[in-house]
Amino acid sequence: MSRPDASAPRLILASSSPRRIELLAQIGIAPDLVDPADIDETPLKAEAPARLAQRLACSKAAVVAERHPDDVVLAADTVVAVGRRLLEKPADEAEAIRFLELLSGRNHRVFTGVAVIRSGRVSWRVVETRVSFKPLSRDEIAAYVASGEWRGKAGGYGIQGRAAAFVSRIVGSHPAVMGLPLYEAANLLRGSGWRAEAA
Ligand SMILES: Cc1cn([C@H]2C[C@H](O)[C@@H](COP(=O)(O)OP(=O)(O)OP(=O)(O)O)O2)c(=O)[nH]c1=O
Repeated sequence: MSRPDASAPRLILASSSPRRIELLAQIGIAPDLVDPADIDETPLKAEAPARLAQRLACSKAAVVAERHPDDVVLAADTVVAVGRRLLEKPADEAEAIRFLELLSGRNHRVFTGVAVIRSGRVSWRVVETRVSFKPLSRDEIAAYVASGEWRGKAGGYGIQGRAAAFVSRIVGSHPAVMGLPLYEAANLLRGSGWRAEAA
């Protein structure tokens, strides 16, 4: 796509998540470049989930901003918490089953951090969403895990797919659960001075 103002900063999406590209497209934003950050996502000892989502979103943005100092960098991180437990991306089917058993019939929280860096200035938000799952039978869990939709997703499910049928209630931001709070991302980009028209 040609850019009307070649001097305008480019938008770099610091993410390997296909969902984040789709979500940005939903609000008419196409990053000029996708350059994922490869950082250690291990939580610190006793780190609160909101703080973890913020720290990782800011770290991803910072790592990529070093490579693109003249551009605007957007990054995000999604963390799923059940009680005091953090559910990362399941390593295998057995772990995906364990996660779904934990989520079954109860509420959990999804925290998504989003960070924007422009000219060394970082701005960020963390959005908390409460999600309620209906009780899941063994068969439902087995069928879901067989679908493979759990792969690469925090908590082992994707609200945008078949798992939508498990969600009895959500309070917060649906796109944030999918990986990017669009309202907040748009505001941060606007606040940084980046304009979609320049893309
Ligand atoms: C809970 C949930 C998570 N997810 C996904 C969004 C994220 O891609 C992923 C959480 O992992 P993240 O570490 O936030 O992101 P990522 O590793 O996929 O990409 P990157 O670090 O390069 O930005 O889980 C869904 O797609 N749907 C859901 O309902």
